[in-house]
Amino acid sequence: MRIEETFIKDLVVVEPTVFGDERGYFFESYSKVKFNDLGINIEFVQDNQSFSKKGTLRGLHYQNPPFAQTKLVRVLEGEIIDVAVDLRKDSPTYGKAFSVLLSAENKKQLLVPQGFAHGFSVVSETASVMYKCDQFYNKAAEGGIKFDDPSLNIDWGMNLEEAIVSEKDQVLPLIENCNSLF
Ligand SMILES: Cc1cn([C@H]2C[C@H](O)[C@@H](COP(=O)(O)OP(=O)(O)O[C@H]3O[C@@H](C)C(=O)[C@@H](O)[C@H]3O)O2)c(=O)[nH]c1=O
Repeated sequence: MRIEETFIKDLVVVEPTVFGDERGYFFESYSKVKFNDLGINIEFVQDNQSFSKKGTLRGLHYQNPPFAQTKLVRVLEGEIIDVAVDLRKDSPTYGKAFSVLLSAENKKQLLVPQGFAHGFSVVSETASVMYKCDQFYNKAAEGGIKFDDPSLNIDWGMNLEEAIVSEKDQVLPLIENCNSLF
């Protein structure tokens, strides 16, 4: 298992060690001990899974403190462009977005810390996405940012006019008007 740093502090890509043989492959998608050895000490309490069709865009979402969530995101089937936006007001990369292709094939995981908004677009025919969270879902603490906020300039890898987006996500505010408390 190894960690790839990104240009945003604390936002890392985790690459598991994959053991292949004639049957297929095996890897540890999460190990508390191995994550601890890499300096990541997180108590995950909820696992989520979603399935989406090509062209779906979910996000950008966060939960405000004291219900903020760290998310460890991976793809079980298909390919997504996974995006995290730094919302930490005292961060030198506040308002910057990082994107990475996560797929069932590359088995990469994005560790999205508390203080970030998260979203993804589906670039394969379908995608099953699973993510661990270190805080429970709390509807009242939910916040979001509009995926096409021009100040974020995110390349979602698709024509946004045709994106499949929930009603809730279509009316999210721009980052400058969002209610984030980080
Ligand atoms: C996120 C969540 C939703 N739900 C319910 C609420 C709603 O009825 C239904 C669908 O919720 P949403 O439309 O918010 O699902 P979705 O748009 O997939 O929301 C998710 O998007 C990605 C990008 C994230 O980062 C997640 O944290 C989460 O916000 O599921 C839960 O019961 N528990 C949860 O943890």
